[in-house]
Amino acid sequence: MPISTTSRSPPVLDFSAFYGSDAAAKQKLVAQVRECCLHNGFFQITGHRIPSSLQEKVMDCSKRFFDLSLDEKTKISKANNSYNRGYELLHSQILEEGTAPELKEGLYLGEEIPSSHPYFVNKKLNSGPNQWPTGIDNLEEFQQTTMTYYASMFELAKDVLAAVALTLDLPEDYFGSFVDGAVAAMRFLHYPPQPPDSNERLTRGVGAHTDFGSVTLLLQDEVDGLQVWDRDVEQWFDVLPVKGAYVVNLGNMMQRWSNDRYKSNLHRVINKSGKERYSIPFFFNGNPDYVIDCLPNCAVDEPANYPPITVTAAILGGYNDSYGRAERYKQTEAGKAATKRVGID
Ligand SMILES: O=C(O)CCC(=O)C(=O)O
Ligand SMILES: [Fe+2]
Repeated sequence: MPISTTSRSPPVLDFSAFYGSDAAAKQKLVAQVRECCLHNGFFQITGHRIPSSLQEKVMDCSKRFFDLSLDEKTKISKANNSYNRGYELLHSQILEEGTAPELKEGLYLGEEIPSSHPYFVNKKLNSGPNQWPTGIDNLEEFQQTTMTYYASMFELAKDVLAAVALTLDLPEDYFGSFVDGAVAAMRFLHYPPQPPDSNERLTRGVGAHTDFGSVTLLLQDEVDGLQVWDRDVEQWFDVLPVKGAYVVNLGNMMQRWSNDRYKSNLHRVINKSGKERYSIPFFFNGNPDYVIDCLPNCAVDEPANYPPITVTAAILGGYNDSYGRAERYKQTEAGKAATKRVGID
């Protein structure tokens, strides 16, 4: 059954056909993925290979981390290093111009890259050792679960990219040299419920934004809050959590790479549920030195819209914009009042 392009929530696709031996089923899956990439770059997948027991364990790690005292969490502040690992306080980012700093806290994680590794020595994108919360119970289990989950997500992202390659009539391993030596960023995110007196127009868990990388794979808990912008009817639509599924979306790098054929779509989070919300996005950035240049079959009748750019330059451009906005906001009178009212800076 074809997916309706007017469908308002990202369709749930059974990804198991990617791994199966039924060529027709795989072709059908690829066609569905293609349609989503062309429409708004969002879909959800079940039938992947991440065990639900691992998903539950990693969510549990995330909740245990955020339950620590602020003092324990700030010991491993992201400000301790320049490679994006560690704890980020509430109100650190503004992705949407004109809104208040975001109501979320996060733990930024990635592949464990020791200080002897050439990526660390040469200051490659987001590369270095993780910061671990030494005050957490059962630290060894926390580290092991987190890194096992990271490795499994890396494999899943590779498979999703292979499916995307097939949608463009490229070989399944087309993205091989992009994936080799790739860096990815994983975040444990916690969205406290919005305070009842908060200005709903301004308060965001995450403001409207597009992601910067190639693909993002998001695990949500059972609390809703994620919304995707629908250009056709100019409205936000909820992405209601589907147990065990990943929300997949294409980032700006993929839109640029595909010469704007595939879409990197606006999304945001507003946690109006009254409950704590947890999610774990996995951003696949790619090999830092890889050069993003218009994909084959994407500039057939039209010229390429963009010059080539390295993965590093593409990702860093996006970060600088959003953090600069948060700092500038906090210097304004409105910003000072808003951050003081909620009591945390
Ligand atoms: O937490 C979510 O549901 C989405 C988070 C997100 O869009 C992001 O971190 O880029
Ligand atoms: Fe996002």
